[in-house]
Amino acid sequence: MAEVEFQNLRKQYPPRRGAAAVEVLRGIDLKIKDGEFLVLVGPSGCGKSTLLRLLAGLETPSAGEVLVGGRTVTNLPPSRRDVAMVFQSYALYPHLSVAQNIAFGLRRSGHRGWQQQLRDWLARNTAFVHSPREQAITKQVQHVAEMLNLGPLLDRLPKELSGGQKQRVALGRAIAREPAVFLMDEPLSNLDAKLRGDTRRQIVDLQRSLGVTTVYVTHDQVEAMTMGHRIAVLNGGCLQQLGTPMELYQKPSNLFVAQFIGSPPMNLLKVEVVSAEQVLLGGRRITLEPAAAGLLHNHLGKQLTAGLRPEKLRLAPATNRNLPAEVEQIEALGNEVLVAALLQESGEKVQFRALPAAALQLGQVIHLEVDASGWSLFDADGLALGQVL
Ligand SMILES: Nc1ncnc2c1ncn2[C@@H]1O[C@H](COP(=O)(O)OP(=O)(O)OP(=O)(O)O)[C@@H](O)[C@H]1O
Repeated sequence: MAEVEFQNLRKQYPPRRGAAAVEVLRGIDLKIKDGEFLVLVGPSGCGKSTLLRLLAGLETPSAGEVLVGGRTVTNLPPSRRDVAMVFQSYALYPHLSVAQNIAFGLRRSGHRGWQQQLRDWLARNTAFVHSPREQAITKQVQHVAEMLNLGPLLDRLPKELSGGQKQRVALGRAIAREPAVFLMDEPLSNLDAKLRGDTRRQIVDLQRSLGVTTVYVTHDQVEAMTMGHRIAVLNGGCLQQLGTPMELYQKPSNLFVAQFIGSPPMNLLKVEVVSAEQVLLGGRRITLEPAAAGLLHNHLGKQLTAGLRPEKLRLAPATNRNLPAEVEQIEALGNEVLVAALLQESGEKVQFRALPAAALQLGQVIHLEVDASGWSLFDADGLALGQVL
């Protein structure tokens, strides 16, 4: 187990065919605690995989340092970093059985003299000789197979496995090596929804019980919110925010994070600050909680962007306090419906959840009650003023 640290890490790819050089990572400073499960998220091309590959030793940085367990590994090859990577594509050896795939890293690790290598080869290739090393490997493979329910599949080849089984073998191969750090690059994205959910829970359970520092790249909101102790949000090669899933959900530090975390995303609405307690939203004066006063004070008369999670809006009777809106889209999710509506006053789009029993129709005019607690407020630069508690 180990702490991982990136110090002012930069990665630039050289220019190609007349195009300018691409700076993919622009100075990442990040400390991942020992035993922590860190999820890396961000839009496509923001540099997530590059950061993971720099940690694995598959790329070299243009500047900055990578530390694992307090040791600088920036210039060490992958085999000397004590990390194990699980890829989206599984990357299993097609000609090796499940057991041989799991054992692969164990057999490769360590420096062995020719006599030891000969004993290992004999042990693998004869039914009679079992070196202590080979016995230890067999035991470790069985232990990992038991953990991942792979016992009955140990003799199969990868082509004889389902996607979920292949992914478990890839996980098993990483676990068997008992590395200091697990690196996972979208390991579940080739699985169907049900299997994805099951495997997600299994990875979380394994990580919590093994306590191995894990860096996990994903596009998936549910994985990001449910798997990690903390989430790091990247955009354009820069770290936007690092925090627990709830911190990011409740207190996004800027508009990018506000829109990126949460599904459906946070509603972002223009408001005008009309007093130290009140803002004008969709033509209605809304009194924010007293804690907002300190934040609004410096912005009297100005426009801000208010961030309201979908649960801050709910269907309500037509009164002069509630916001009129026209239903634009309805998505039935079974136990609830996801509704998109346009505020009549400003034309801004909002999303909220309702019960199917509300029987909403497209084009229907509805009224929305706004919960004035727990808003995020962002200035003209898109930075959070602070959370209204
Ligand atoms: N070897 C390379 N040479 C040049 N550019 C590269 C190279 N590898 C990656 N890039 C570029 O670096 C940027 C970041 O790529 P990276 O794979 O890290 O993004 P990502 O956030 O993991 O994206 P995705 O979510 O789509 O996998 C992309 O614009 C990509 O085109």
